[in-house]
Amino acid sequence: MSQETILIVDDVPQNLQVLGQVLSQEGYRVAVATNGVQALDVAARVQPDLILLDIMMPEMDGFEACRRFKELEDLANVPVIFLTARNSTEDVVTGFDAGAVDFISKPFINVELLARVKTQVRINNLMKELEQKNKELEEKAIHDDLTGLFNHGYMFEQLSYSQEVSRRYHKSLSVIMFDLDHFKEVNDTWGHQVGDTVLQKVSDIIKDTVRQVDIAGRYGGEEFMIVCPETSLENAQMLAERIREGIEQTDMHEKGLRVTISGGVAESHEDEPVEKLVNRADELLYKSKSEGRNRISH
Ligand SMILES: Nc1nc2c(ncn2[C@@H]2O[C@H](COP(=O)(O)OP(=O)(O)OP(=O)(O)O)[C@@H](O)[C@H]2O)c(=O)[nH]1
Repeated sequence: MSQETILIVDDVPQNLQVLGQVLSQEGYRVAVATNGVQALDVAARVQPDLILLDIMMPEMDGFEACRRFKELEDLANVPVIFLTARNSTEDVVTGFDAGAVDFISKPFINVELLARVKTQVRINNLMKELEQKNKELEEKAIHDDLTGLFNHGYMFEQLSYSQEVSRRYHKSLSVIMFDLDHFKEVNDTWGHQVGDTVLQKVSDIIKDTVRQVDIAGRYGGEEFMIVCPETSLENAQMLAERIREGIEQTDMHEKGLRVTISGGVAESHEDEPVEKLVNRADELLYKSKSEGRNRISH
């Protein structure tokens, strides 16, 4: 049995009753309204999967109600079928122009009405599924599978965008680069899977420490980047230090497996290309490595 909700809009109570019964028997949930204004109100509340709309009604006719549905973000994609005795070519064209997907003439034949309703409900469900899948794909395209952080491509995009914004509004912008210390040894000693767990735990610490406006990503294998909008070099250094300390103090797999990170922090200069900013942060990261690791340079 279907569980979709169908909103029927008609100013004649008897029509609502007959149609409601036909649809209920087929397993649809039914909501009703007796004019266009009420229909907008009920639709906003029940979020129907389909609307069966009469044309001639007091206060607001079906054409106008349909146009209004199409202007509302959460109702624009709900299919509207006109159910009406008015079926001149002019009416049909006006109805399709208003955004309807189909017309059913009154008096209607039950099986035909149900077939048309079922078809539109099925198309609507497929559209919703497609939209959801697209959303998931979009999310997947910008995230790193292992850690859930943003991926390299997205980080570069966001860095360029953040730099443009910071330039336009004369705000500071800082970048932090991190790299795990002696991570090859972790993999060699504990195995690649434990290595993966370490990357996940390090990412969790980063996520828990940054502010909502900061953008944190996995830049490469064991390299991470944080873009910090409206953040001075000193504040970004403090954030990097907090993350470094958090990682240093956390058991990564079982007691005894501790790791450290080295980092570099750079603040964006006017008119500096993003590549150069990243290079500066990277050079500072390697300075930290060469000076003994488990430290942040700026
Ligand atoms: N488990 C796991 N390891 C990875 C992943 N990506 C990169 N690595 C490992 O990270 C290690 C990086 O090694 P190196 O570049 O030699 O650096 P390091 O051992 O961390 O030494 P320093 O950076 O000099 O402190 C390599 O062993 C890679 O295999 C991953 O997704 N999972």
